[in-house]
Amino acid sequence: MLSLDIADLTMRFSGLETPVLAIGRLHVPAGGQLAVTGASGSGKSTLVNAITGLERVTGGTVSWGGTDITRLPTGRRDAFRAAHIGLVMQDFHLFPGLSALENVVLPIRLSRRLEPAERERALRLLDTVGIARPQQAIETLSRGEMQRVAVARALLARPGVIVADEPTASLDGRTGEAVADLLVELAGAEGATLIAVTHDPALTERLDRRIGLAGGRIVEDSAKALAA
Ligand SMILES: Nc1ncnc2c1ncn2[C@@H]1O[C@H](COP(=O)(O)OP(=O)(O)OP(=O)(O)O)[C@@H](O)[C@H]1O
Repeated sequence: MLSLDIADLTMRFSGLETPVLAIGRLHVPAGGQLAVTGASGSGKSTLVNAITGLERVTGGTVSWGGTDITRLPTGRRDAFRAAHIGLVMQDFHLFPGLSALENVVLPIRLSRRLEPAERERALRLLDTVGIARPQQAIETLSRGEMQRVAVARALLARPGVIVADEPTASLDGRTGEAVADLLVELAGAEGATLIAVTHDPALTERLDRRIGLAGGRIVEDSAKALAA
């Protein structure tokens, strides 16, 4: 598990006068849970890209457990992400031509030999997220099923951090609640820090804290509301 510390983070894109993200300070303790909400265009995905190192920030620092990833060269930033962050992206990033199971184990297989216990855990996770046919070709799964495969993949390597961008968006109410439960329970059991961008009240209410973004800034914070 890793804590997150953001300081003076800005993200600017050329041609735009104001930064699309401007966050002065944000601290999430190791093992903490944070829901990020906000209207379309408020900067949620940009924040995900910044804290996972998928995009280089324009200014400020993003530290995970004391490692400022903004200072790492691209290769080391990618290695840091692979080692510590389980990612559930909005468009899933699954590989056609592979089965559901092969997709879940792919990140490990790209870096080393898969242990039999890891294959077993992958199958268990797929079962838990309700994927009955782990050998099914990924491109034939429904969108909601793909989302659940992406969640299983993010959890497989027991990452210290889970970052999920709308992890229940393609799911109906009941399945969404089941995936929300799974994310929160497994993150809790493994002590992983969980950060989820979500519009889903079922997921938001399961997390410790919620921040709201507007125009790239934090305009609401349940932690401050409680303290006030
Ligand atoms: N590469 C880019 N170049 C220019 N503008 C960008 C770029 N990426 C994002 N933006 C702008 O930054 C703002 C924030 O985008 P972002 O995708 O973070 O919003 P979001 O809150 O995730 O929205 P949604 O809920 O619709 O996914 C938007 O106005 C978007 O147009």
